[in-house]
Amino acid sequence: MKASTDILIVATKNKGKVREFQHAFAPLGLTVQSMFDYPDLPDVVEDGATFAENAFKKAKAVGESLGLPVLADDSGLCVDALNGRPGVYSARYAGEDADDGDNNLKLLSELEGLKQGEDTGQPLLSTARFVCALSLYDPATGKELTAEGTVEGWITSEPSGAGGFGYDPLFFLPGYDKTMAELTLEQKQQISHRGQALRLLTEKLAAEQ
Ligand SMILES: O=c1nc[nH]c2c1ncn2[C@H]1C[C@H](O)[C@@H](COP(=O)(O)OP(=O)(O)OP(=O)(O)O)O1
Ligand SMILES: [Mg+2]
Repeated sequence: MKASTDILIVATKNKGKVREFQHAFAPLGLTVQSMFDYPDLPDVVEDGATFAENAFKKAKAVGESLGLPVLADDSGLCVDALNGRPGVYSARYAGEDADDGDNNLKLLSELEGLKQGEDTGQPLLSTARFVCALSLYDPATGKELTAEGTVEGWITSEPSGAGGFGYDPLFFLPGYDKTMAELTLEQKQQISHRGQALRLLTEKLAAEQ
């Protein structure tokens, strides 16, 4: 049985995020718990204007409910040809109950609609970036630490790869000649918006000690 100090609670119901946080925190000896371990907590309405606002909302609501420090992640995809959409609406781009497959189809249809039927033969449809805001909130002190990370890439009309989650099969990284879904967990963590935000948050946490 692990002591409770070895547990980190992440306020998420996204299994892909849980996997990435588990991978990131296991070397530190931390076991990650998620909202799947606390199924009775009410959903937090993600109505902030920014990723950072939503991450803070999730961390604070869950942290206060549990009386324990909580980490939250709000993230999404900003596509230049769509003026930054879907942005904070990434999870519900194709509707409230949309899954990753629905959202990916919606993204491709929006981008292909922009080309008005013209076939350029180019699979790369638009530049885009993933953004991740992390918020670590401690209800005992009311203190919050935040960190943001981004990664630049292109939306490809040719989805590829079975790793990752969300929009990863459509997110092409020219420097690697691969989509995000073709990377291992380890590689994704080195490159991704979430990996960058996590490293920044860890630095901020260390500077506080
Ligand atoms: O690394 C990523 N690779 C691919 N797609 C990603 C990534 N990171 C975020 N995304 C997409 C998935 C979802 O459409 C939205 C996150 O929405 P977001 O509200 O932060 O997460 P969520 O609703 O899935 O889970 P929760 O709020 O419980 O943490 O951006
Ligand atoms: Mg969400």
